[in-house]
Amino acid sequence: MGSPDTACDLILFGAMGDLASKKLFPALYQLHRADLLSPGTRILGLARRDYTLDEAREAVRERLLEKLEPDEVSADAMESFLARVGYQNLDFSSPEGYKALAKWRSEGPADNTLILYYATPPGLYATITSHLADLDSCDEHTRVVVEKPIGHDLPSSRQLNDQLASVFREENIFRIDHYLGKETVQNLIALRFANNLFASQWDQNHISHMEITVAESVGIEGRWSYFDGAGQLRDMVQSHLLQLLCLLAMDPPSDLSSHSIRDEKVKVLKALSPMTQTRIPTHLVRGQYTAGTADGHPVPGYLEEEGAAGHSHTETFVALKVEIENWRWAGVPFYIRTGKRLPEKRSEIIVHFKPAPHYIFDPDQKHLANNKLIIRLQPDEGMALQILTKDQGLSRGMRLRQGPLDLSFAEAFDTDRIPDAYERLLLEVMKGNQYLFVRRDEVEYAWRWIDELLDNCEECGAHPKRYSAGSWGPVASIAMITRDDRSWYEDA
Ligand SMILES: NC(=O)C1=CN([C@@H]2O[C@H](COP(=O)(O)OP(=O)(O)OC[C@H]3O[C@@H](n4cnc5c(N)ncnc54)[C@H](OP(=O)(O)O)[C@@H]3O)[C@@H](O)[C@H]2O)C=CC1
Ligand SMILES: O=C1O[C@H](COP(=O)(O)O)[C@@H](O)[C@H](O)[C@H]1O
Repeated sequence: MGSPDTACDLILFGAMGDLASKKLFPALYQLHRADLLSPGTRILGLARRDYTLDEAREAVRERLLEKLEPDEVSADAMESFLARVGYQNLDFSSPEGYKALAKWRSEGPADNTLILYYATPPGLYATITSHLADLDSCDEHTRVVVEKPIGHDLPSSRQLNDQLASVFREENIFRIDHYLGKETVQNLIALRFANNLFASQWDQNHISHMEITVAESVGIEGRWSYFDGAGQLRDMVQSHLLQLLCLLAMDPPSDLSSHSIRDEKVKVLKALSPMTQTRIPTHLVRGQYTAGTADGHPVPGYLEEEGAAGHSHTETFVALKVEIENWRWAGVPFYIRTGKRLPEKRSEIIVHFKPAPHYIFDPDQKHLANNKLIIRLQPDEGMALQILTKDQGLSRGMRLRQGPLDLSFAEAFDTDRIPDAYERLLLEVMKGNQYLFVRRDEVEYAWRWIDELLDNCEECGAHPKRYSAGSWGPVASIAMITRDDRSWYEDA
């Protein structure tokens, strides 16, 4: 990955929370273990609880041991990693405590790059930013990392972005969309722009439609209070799914710089067909899970989840037919679906190529005659190109058979572990590279499209349709695609 040139002072707001425990500390430990943290890099954890430094380090150790594989833990690496970690208890809403940050800074090398990571409930971002504005050591070089959600809609995201802009420069604001840190998602750029085979076929002349499925088997995992105010459209589509769509649909950037890539993504967001009230009945299906099974065990419905208020029209599943109004994609629908409590965790993209212009084989095999590229984002990362060959054997004549040219990254590249998205993202923040982070205008165009969709949806008055946990969502999502004489890939 290449280590960052300069040492950093990383201040982690919310260091004892779920994200820090499950993702951030494990990612930092892995970077440390791989010698990718500069020797002078220091980490300061901040949270409410009144821990001494030893207690905080012990808490970090316990969380790391829960998360890491036994062969990833060595006493040396663990001790030297924990030696980098400091801790300060602080109530983020009280300006007094922030002086401790300046003190911690003054105890370390003066030229360490300051990185502030907001891993706190989003309601605290504004408070923290306003208190940081008064902090002496926060200057025009200070980087800030902000977790999603960036607002709840366009006005709130603008307000948050304005506030960040009043303290930090846009080139120092790193808005996380952790899907961009996934190796397989970055690979979309390599696949599309390093292989002329695909680059030359990537448009409405050669592609009939695409599918993006991001399925989760988990429910809302104890996050009812957050999720019920968001729903799958805000939680997953506004961010991860639209980012995937942008990477699939954007024009070739002139280079790999963050400006070039983000400029191209913004053009896609601006060209999305608005989800008007006339489109919604045929282009959108929302669902909410009822009791069913997950991994062979009975699980409650959304309305019976821990913390549920008993009544809600929040969607846990969405299927969408998205169209892009430009020359490259005119007439090519992108069918998108994402949901909780689906049968398995699976994220994949299917590119359906158009059939050859003149068909000469058995008429009863015509349905086979289009190539498909299956890009497996997770799990079993890799890709398969479905091609048509002659069926083997003397008795088979010129019968066709579809088979995959299959590339499993783990097998082909002898990869022992695929780095977690947060390892890549933290490393890029330390290097100051923004190409895997979301620019202000991207967030705001994405909200503009989602807001209009949600407003029109409310006008239409349709509530989410029920689906059993462990199924592939409401039957209406199947009807949405079969209406166009197509089917979701696993149903094919
Ligand atoms: N959890 C996840 O998997 C994901 C989370 N995110 C985002 O990351 C952010 C953090 O989420 P998550 O870790 O789940 O949240 P948690 O509620 O688990 O953790 C919040 C952390 O913030 C601290 N905190 C909260 N209020 C205060 C306060 N007033 N003063 C000082 N410390 C405070 C808590 O300290 P203490 O523990 O001492 O109370 C805790 O360490 C959110 O924006 C979320 O949307 C994004 C993607 C995935
Ligand atoms: O951002 C989020 O992502 C997770 C899914 O992430 P993955 O890396 O496990 O695919 C989702 O469960 C969560 O609701 C959402 O906030």
